[in-house]
Amino acid sequence: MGKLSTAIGLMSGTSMDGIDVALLRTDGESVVQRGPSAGYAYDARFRARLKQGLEDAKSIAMRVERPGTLAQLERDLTLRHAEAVRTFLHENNLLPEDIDVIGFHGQTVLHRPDEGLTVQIGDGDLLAHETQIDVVYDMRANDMVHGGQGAPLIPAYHAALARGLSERQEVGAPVIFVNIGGISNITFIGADGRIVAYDSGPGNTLIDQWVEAHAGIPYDQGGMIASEGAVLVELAERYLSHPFFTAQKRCSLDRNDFAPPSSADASLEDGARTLAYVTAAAILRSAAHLPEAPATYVVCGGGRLNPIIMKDLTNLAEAAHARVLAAEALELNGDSMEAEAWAYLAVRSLRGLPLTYPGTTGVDRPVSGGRLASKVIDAEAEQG
Ligand SMILES: Nc1ncnc2c1ncn2[C@@H]1O[C@H](COP(=O)(O)OP(=O)(O)OP(=O)(O)O)[C@@H](O)[C@H]1O
Ligand SMILES: CC(=O)N[C@H]1[C@@H]2OC[C@@H](O2)[C@@H](O)[C@@H]1O[C@H](C)C(=O)O
Repeated sequence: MGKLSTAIGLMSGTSMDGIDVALLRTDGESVVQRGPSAGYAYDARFRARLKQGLEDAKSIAMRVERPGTLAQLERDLTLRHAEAVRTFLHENNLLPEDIDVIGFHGQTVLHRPDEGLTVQIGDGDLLAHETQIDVVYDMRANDMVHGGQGAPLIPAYHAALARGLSERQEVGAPVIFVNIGGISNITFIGADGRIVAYDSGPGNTLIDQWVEAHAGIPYDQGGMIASEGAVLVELAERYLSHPFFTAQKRCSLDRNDFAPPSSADASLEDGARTLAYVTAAAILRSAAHLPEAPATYVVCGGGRLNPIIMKDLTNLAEAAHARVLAAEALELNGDSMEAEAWAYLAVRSLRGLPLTYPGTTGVDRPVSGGRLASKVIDAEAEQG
């Protein structure tokens, strides 16, 4: 085993619900220790600013551009991450010098893989300065430079976790990790360790947008609204017949690639129920492109907390002779897994190890990535 690092991962995902923070001890290969972790929710006003940021980002042609509100938003987002780190350290009796590196995802405001354009706002230098911890950030860009989709990046971490599950009887091979966030993505780990991964469709984002527009709430907690509704088959098929599911090439998704239904399409309840079904069925449709049918689905991300999605996914997977397990059934943490992944990837970045592979993003060869913002250089610059 190589030298162990203690890393903090920070994730602000496509759901834009808050900042997930996780601590990880790793040598960039094995995961030696996971946790603690925490989530710090955004208030409604900041969520609204992030949504405006997505609108402003639509005019970006070069990834360094920050039109409209984006420059100020980037600064405020970074300061919120710094505050999250300080709170996390305090809550866990840790000091900045206990942490070797932070892996900082930032917020994706635009993702157009066909144009080789992906933009995550988040100022690594400012975060390093504020926290006095080295920061690795902007981890998607180098993948795109080398022909990759720039996403998903979590598969390298899923593969590391899967190595620790191989002894467990309930985990039949091949296994896939399913991350149901705003968008869903899947990682297949073959019996020989082969990794195949890609975005699998809309996750919670359609449900979130639907209930926000029609009930004024950010998400359908516990699937309560969906549980009162019925699946509208025609509406579901409209989503599931999208060319994304049948295309030759697997593509990564932007949050806006799928739009919520219009109010004429469904009642609040039927809309929520139908979109929950679409979330589950999209995973199965995309899984049909895997090299082998999975035997075990390990589910992480906020969507696993919606019992309607989980019931539909379980029914569909069982019909394909597979088993669905929430991450917690395997003593994993389905809420902090992405933040853990960003900690893991930061350590890999520092060691020059690949973050992505031809099988995960379509990149032309395994490549590393990320930019390092050093607290030391920052402090020296201040003195000078
Ligand atoms: N108790 C719950 N009941 C139902 N849905 C929930 C619950 N908790 C979270 N969710 C859903 O999960 C979403 C957040 O999931 P998660 O944090 O995994 O997304 P993300 O990391 O922002 O997205 P991505 O993985 O696409 O970047 C919420 O927006 C909500 O839709
Ligand atoms: C461009 C971007 O931010 N994509 C996210 C998004 O959210 C889920 C899915 O789409 C995945 O591709 C990715 O995040 C995960 C954490 C990843 O890169 O692995």
